[in-house]
Amino acid sequence: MTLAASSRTDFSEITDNDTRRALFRGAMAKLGAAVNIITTDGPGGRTGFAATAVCSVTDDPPTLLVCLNRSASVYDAVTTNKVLCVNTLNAGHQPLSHLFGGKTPAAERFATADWSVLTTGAPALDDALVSFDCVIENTVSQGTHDVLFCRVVSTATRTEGQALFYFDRAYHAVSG
Ligand SMILES: NC(=O)C1=CN([C@@H]2O[C@H](COP(=O)(O)OP(=O)(O)OC[C@H]3O[C@@H](n4cnc5c(N)ncnc54)[C@H](O)[C@@H]3O)[C@@H](O)[C@H]2O)C=CC1
Ligand SMILES: Cc1cc2nc3c(=O)[nH]c(=O)nc-3n(C[C@H](O)[C@H](O)[C@H](O)COP(=O)(O)O)c2cc1C
Repeated sequence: MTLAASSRTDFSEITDNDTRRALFRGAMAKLGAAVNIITTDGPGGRTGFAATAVCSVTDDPPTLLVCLNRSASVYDAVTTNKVLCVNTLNAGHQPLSHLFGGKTPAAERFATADWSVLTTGAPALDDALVSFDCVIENTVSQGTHDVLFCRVVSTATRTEGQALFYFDRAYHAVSG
């Protein structure tokens, strides 16, 4: 079987950082992912950000990882609070993703939705498909990002419905 038109890139031949980053991002745009709002609260304050770089690590102990850019405005709050809640968005949440993914002040990000608290105090989005309330147990720095290993201390599965998927630099609704 032959694949449709494709292009190959050998990263070892690319010496310019900006070019390499752009090529990597172009490739990553083909790796679709669920969209999540990651929230935190505590001594570092309440805030949150949109994230696709989230995945399951192990079920014993229940652990997921979140990749957080160290230059993000939320970085100090997340690392000070050491807790976060991963709220997986439904298809109607695209405006919320835009709010949490942009330059909007933290207080305004929370204004248009309803939030509860599960165990850690991090805000759980009331109509998320699922919320994972977590304690950050380990952190590994790689390049511009911190990989946060998060132990899940409670979950809330609230609704059925379509997922919000990010693929090819655009949002898509995905049915179960
Ligand atoms: N992992 C991350 O930090 C991500 C950050 N973003 C942010 O949202 C903005 C809009 O994203 P797109 O419209 O998809 O355009 P884009 O062309 O900047 O990104 C394409 C894809 O590359 C990956 N990516 C983007 N920035 C990255 C980063 N700094 N580190 C690792 N992977 C990254 C993501 O998979 C993204 O979907 C980006 O400029 C970026 O700042 C978006 C997705 C993931
Ligand atoms: C669809 C989408 C996915 C994103 N995924 C991530 C991610 O996984 N990790 C990350 O650090 N930033 C991610 N971002 C960017 C953050 O949401 C953004 O940098 C964050 O809101 C901080 O912005 P600020 O510095 O203006 O507060 C994503 C943005 C969008 C729109």
